[in-house]
Amino acid sequence: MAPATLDTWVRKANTGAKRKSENAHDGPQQRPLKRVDARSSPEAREIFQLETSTDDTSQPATEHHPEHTLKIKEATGDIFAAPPNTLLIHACNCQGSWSAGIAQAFHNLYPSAYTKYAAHCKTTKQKATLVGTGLLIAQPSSTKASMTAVNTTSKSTGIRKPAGKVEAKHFVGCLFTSSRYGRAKDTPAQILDATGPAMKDLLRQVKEWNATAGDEDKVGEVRICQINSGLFNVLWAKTRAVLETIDVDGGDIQEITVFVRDE
Ligand SMILES: Nc1ncnc2c1ncn2[C@@H]1O[C@H](COP(=O)(O)OP(=O)(O)OC[C@H]2O[C@H](OP(=O)(O)O)[C@H](O)[C@@H]2O)[C@@H](O)[C@H]1O
Repeated sequence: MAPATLDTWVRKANTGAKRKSENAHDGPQQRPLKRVDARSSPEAREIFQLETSTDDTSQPATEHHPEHTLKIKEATGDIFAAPPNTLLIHACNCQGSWSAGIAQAFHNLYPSAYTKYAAHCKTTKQKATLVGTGLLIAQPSSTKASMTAVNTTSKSTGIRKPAGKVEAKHFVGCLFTSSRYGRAKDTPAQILDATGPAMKDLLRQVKEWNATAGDEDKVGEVRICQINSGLFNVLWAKTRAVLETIDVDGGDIQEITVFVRDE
């Protein structure tokens, strides 16, 4: 029998995965089987090493191994009870809708940010081109009052409202991880594929913003909810794994904090 090569091994594995996925009567919530990566198992890795090994040790490595990847800390509590200049990140659809889940809370607390997000979606004719991008929204320039404004939750309705008409001086970060929402949302695999590029794009915008902003207007701490894990129906552990591979070498933001609600 001819020895297995990496190519034949991967082809066989992927054909099997495709067949399995075609036969399965996947419900709408089931994730499509992931295609096999050339180095995803000990067997494939061994073949890969054999095929790529060379006597010429002077060859430079072609893969980029970032020295620093994004760190994720965890906290429990209210993501919105944040100091001024905090960047609050959530996942968005590309249709201009913040009408459910944490997006609705963003809508209530930061109506001017919602207007900018909706305008951004509206002016982009091909909504799908937004997938995998980010949008940094800076709150209107602060006054002393808005710097100290604390957002409150109504005891009777549970709906969060900004203190008075003043929006807290927070940045809002949108990650466009799915083109649509509801039943038409993208698959978990597509959402995960879009998450890394969207976060990178947002971090690039933060760097650009900070380069010209005065000290009192720079992005401070960065908070994120367990994006994609609610209405978008993707396991948080998978999203987290994607975020943790992001290269932050040379970036302004090295770490973010994921906030989980205190039930
Ligand atoms: N008030 C609140 N305070 C604190 N944490 C809250 C919260 N409400 C929910 N969470 C948590 O926040 C995480 C993300 O859960 P979400 O379901 O929100 O978002 P997602 O990222 O899966 O999906 C995005 C789509 O949801 C929206 O809906 P619409 O399109 O408007 O219909 C968007 O616009 C997108 O399209 C989960 O850990 C929830 O426990």
